[in-house]
Amino acid sequence: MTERQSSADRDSGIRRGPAAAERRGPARTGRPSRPSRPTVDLARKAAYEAIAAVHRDDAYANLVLPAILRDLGLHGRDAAFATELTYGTLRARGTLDAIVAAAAGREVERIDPPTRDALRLGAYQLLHTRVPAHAAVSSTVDLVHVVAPGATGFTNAVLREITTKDLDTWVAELAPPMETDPIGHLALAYSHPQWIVRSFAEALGGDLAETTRLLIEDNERPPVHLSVRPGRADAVELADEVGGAPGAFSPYAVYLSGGAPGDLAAITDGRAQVQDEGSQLVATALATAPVDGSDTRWLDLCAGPGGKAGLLGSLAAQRGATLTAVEVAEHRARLVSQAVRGLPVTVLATDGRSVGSDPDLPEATFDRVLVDAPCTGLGSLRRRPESRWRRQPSDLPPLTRLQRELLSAALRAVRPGGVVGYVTCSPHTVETHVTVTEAARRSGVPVDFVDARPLLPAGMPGLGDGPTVQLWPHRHGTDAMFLALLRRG
Ligand SMILES: C[S@@+](CC[C@H](N)C(=O)[O-])C[C@H]1O[C@@H](n2cnc3c(N)ncnc32)[C@H](O)[C@@H]1O
Repeated sequence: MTERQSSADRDSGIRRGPAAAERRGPARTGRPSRPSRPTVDLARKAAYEAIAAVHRDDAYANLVLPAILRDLGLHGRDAAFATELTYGTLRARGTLDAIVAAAAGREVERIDPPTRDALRLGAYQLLHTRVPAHAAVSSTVDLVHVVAPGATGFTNAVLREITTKDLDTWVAELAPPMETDPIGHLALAYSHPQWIVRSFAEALGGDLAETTRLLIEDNERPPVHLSVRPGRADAVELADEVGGAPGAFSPYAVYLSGGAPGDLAAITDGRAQVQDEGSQLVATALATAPVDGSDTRWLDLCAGPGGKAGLLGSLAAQRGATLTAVEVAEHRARLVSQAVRGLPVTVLATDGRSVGSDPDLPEATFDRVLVDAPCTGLGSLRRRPESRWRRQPSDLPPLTRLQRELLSAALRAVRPGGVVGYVTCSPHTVETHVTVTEAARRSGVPVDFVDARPLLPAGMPGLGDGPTVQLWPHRHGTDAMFLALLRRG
């Protein structure tokens, strides 16, 4: 593949990265360029490669894209453009596929994968960006010339058909009517699978206007949230240091406006970590819930990679408590060990369900227990652009079984008068209310719900009727974390 500054780059104001300039051999040597040879600009090449890797290799965009950008020497505005194209195309895939299928006159499954991904990328530029139509079409045809040489005519025809209508017109034409099929309509219009839209609507009490606001928020790129380590840094000072803003709710939160958080001194020297504000709030609520009697032995039963263990460990250090952090996956247990270095935390690479049989996890012992359960992650779709298309309803039964078993283990581990926090990064009611009710009913341990709302910052809106709390991206700017607090009688 050769690279040049495409007309799309000029039209969209994207400048060449230095690596691209270096590769422009013919111009530097004065040799005539070969106009017939297909050329692909680097930002689109990066986006295409990332999208193809996600679909072909089950790669994660947030892991694969930085490596591709590095390989291609892209940074600054080029890297930002490539990132927008990659994340945007992956998020919008549902809507784009419906439009591509209509324009092509065939299901997208019947288009070969390289052409299909290139068409998605081209359609995204046409319908969701200000890249001029001629530039979006010509750059995509150039790309297809390289990745699927026989399909340039087809690509040109499909994209030209797409240019005949704007996004709203396509959606009005292709989505089922809101009046008769609201879930189908919202799914197509806002690019989510129907089963996920249905689960959001149910968790929001059937309020379709609010469901729509949530879907819109899921399609935005969220700011990076940092959490300062209590005792090691202060959120207002860190916000100053990194050019961010203190969080709206968590006393430990800092919102970053851009940049790579991994490069920040505060992260590398252990004063702060990347952590959604919702995670900070639920961990802090567990740490501040009233318990009767002693308060020195804390347990995190699903700790990897160590975000909440890092925050809880810092709070435990300030309060003379210790934390046992359990993680079944060895490599994730190692990440926990790194995250809690210097804190009064013991990491156990074992199954959290072994409470009672593992001598390090005795029954009726711990004052505070966190179950941050493995879940579908439907509450953080905005942070993982491809995950909405990967998750399936069939993921739910094995996950909810595991959630119930882990929560039962937590209820065995907590001592009478102590408190268990059950947390998911999913608002799906089967993973939240159903799991909690079922586990509490079957555990054989007497438990009462603790109202979680007063344990969140005063004045926080939209916390519902209690006793559990469901946070929302569109209400709170956090991931959709769920928290139930249970006190053992
Ligand atoms: C939602 S993540 C926890 C996130 C973590 N608390 C944090 O804040 O960084 C759930 C974790 O539970 C782990 N897990 C799954 N099954 C487990 C089990 N039976 N016992 C212990 N950990 C388990 C998964 O490997 C995963 O790391």
